[in-house]
Amino acid sequence: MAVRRRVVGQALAGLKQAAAGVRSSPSLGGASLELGASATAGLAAARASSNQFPWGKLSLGFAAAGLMTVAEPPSAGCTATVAADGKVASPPKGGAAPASSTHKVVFVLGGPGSGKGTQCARLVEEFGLIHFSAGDLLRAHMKSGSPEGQMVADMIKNGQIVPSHVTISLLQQAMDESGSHKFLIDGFPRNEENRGQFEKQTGIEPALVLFFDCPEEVMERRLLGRNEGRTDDNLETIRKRFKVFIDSTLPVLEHYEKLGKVARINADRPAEEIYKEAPDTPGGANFLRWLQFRVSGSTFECPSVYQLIKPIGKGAYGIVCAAIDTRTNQQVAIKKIGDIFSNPLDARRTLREIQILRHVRGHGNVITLLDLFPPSVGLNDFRDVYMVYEIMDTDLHQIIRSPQPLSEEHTQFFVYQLLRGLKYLHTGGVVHRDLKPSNLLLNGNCELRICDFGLARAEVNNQELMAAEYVVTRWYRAPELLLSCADYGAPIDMWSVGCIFAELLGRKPLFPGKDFVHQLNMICKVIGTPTAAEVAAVPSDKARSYLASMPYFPKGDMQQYFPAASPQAINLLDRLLTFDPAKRLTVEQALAHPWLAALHDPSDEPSCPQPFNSPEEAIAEPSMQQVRDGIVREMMIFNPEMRHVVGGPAAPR
Ligand SMILES: Nc1ncnc2c1ncn2[C@@H]1O[C@H](COP(=O)(O)OP(=O)(O)O)[C@@H](O)[C@H]1O
Ligand SMILES: O=c1ccn([C@@H]2O[C@H](COP(=O)(O)OP(=O)(O)O)[C@@H](O)[C@H]2O)c(=O)[nH]1
Repeated sequence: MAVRRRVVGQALAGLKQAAAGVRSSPSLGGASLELGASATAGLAAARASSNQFPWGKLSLGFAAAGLMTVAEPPSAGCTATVAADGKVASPPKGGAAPASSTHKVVFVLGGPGSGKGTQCARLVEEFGLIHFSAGDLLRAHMKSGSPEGQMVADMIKNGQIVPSHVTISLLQQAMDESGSHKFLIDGFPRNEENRGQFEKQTGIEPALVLFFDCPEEVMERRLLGRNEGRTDDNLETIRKRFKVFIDSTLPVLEHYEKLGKVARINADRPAEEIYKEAPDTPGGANFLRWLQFRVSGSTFECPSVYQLIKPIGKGAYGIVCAAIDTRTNQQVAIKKIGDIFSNPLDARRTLREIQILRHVRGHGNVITLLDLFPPSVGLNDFRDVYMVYEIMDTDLHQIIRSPQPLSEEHTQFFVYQLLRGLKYLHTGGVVHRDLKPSNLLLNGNCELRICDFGLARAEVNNQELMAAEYVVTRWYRAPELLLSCADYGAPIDMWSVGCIFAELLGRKPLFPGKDFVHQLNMICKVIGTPTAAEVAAVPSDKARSYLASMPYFPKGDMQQYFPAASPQAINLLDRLLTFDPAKRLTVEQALAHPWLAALHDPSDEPSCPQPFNSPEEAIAEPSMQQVRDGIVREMMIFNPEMRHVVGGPAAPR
């Protein structure tokens, strides 16, 4: 049946001719929505006219995580800068510099024998950086047999510094030929002149200077034991090299220290120990792990395994960027939730979303949370949270609003997938509570994933709190929620499914109420005033008397509202939009409805194996510290090595 569904998905996509030239995004490499040419063109036009998605061919979507788009030209979008002591450089003049176009350089300095080469070899292995040793380039050059090569050989033998233009042109050539943009340059600049010339000639300022600090006698012992046949590893030259280091190289370090760019590492320890420390040095080798960007005027930080592409969404909480996970080459959407502890509700909402997404991870109709991390300040001091999701192309709200014709098959496929995802949630004891078209993300094969679990809950919960916090879109709210009944459970999601289903059929919201009274009136006009028995079952006195005061509406004929829909579709809709939550179809009943027979396959509609529970949600009023600890715990589940990498001993405080 999974195969059958895939075929249906493909057939749906194939129902329309794909829009040539509009289907794929140039920078995201082929992501597209294959609902068809008219959707493509229509969406593009709609967004162009509303000044959204100004980056042209991406107009198909990328409303990741159900968010609004960033109405900002790409030139003001995403500018890569490097993290050095938490400072973010200002964007280069003249517009966007994509992450990959800016060279990032780390200088590695230290006396001869301090272990620069040894540490660089390991950093390169872990981070995939390109390592150049100025000394190695010079030694290769001296073998060229040219007069300049001979001069270099003589100078090295004497421990002298080779003229800047020779070393810099070797470095420049090596960088150009590498095709890379992130370099570790070891043993350079040797003096202030080297430094000034390099910055002038290449326009590159180092992001960071790693300084391996080691006592002279230790370095001397190491060099004498190095045994690599170097002409300068003899006591006489070693002493000269130390002097050159002190006289000429230390001023370079002083310069960079003033700029806050030096990470000083105690190198008089076993190599293994030094290596472990390097990445934890404040503002230090963290550079190797973190990149900072300016996105829409604020800082966006991520581990350097992610290559940012562009901003794709903006919401009340912050920004979403498309990125590539360079470990997998997978495109992802990274959402920054800024300053989450300034508002207790936001903090709880974030924790809840993370916990639920991790609990239901892996179901094909629920968005996958791939990663979770703090900014480079680490687990002890973070205020922002970054969530990495699989990237999707658009959402159902965008599709419904577009002129794309939607057949009953389309609607079936969307409703089926929504129910399939919802079955997993409900069997895991999770009620979404905020289902609406913009929270249903779609990709190019019409695959649907439920997102935005900020209001989702374990079914059994503190009712008062829920009522107080309930701020979701009114239009999809079940009557029992509107009437503040205590019985909030899975049926509220089923009501929302009915509303979404109707919106797919009618291409507009069925119950776009302006306020509570209007909302209830709209509902009753369509489904009829509740019966006396239904009213009697409403626990709240106030709600009962309000219902009793309402004018009487007979039950309308749903078919009238959706003349093109099949009788079976109407039957399912009727049974979802049922006033009494006890009589409303459950998710499993809805999946078994004849209208979905072509797609239904109980053996491929998994139930969640474990009920969801959250330690924080079990507490009526978790403190901010408890919520923070919960988020730290989740971050460490996604990144177990984090306690070593960021923030030092990162056990929850
Ligand atoms: N932390 C360390 N403890 C002991 N020996 C080391 C350490 N780091 C490097 N060495 C050894 O010292 C010598 C010099 O190290 P190297 O990395 O070549 O120094 P540099 O590149 O700074 O001149 C090498 O033989 C290396 O194996
Ligand atoms: O930018 C550089 C780097 C190296 N050297 C020369 O190359 C020698 C060896 O440098 P390397 O970094 O290979 O070894 P270290 O002296 O740090 O052990 C130095 O003494 C200098 O003579 C130089 O002139 N300019």
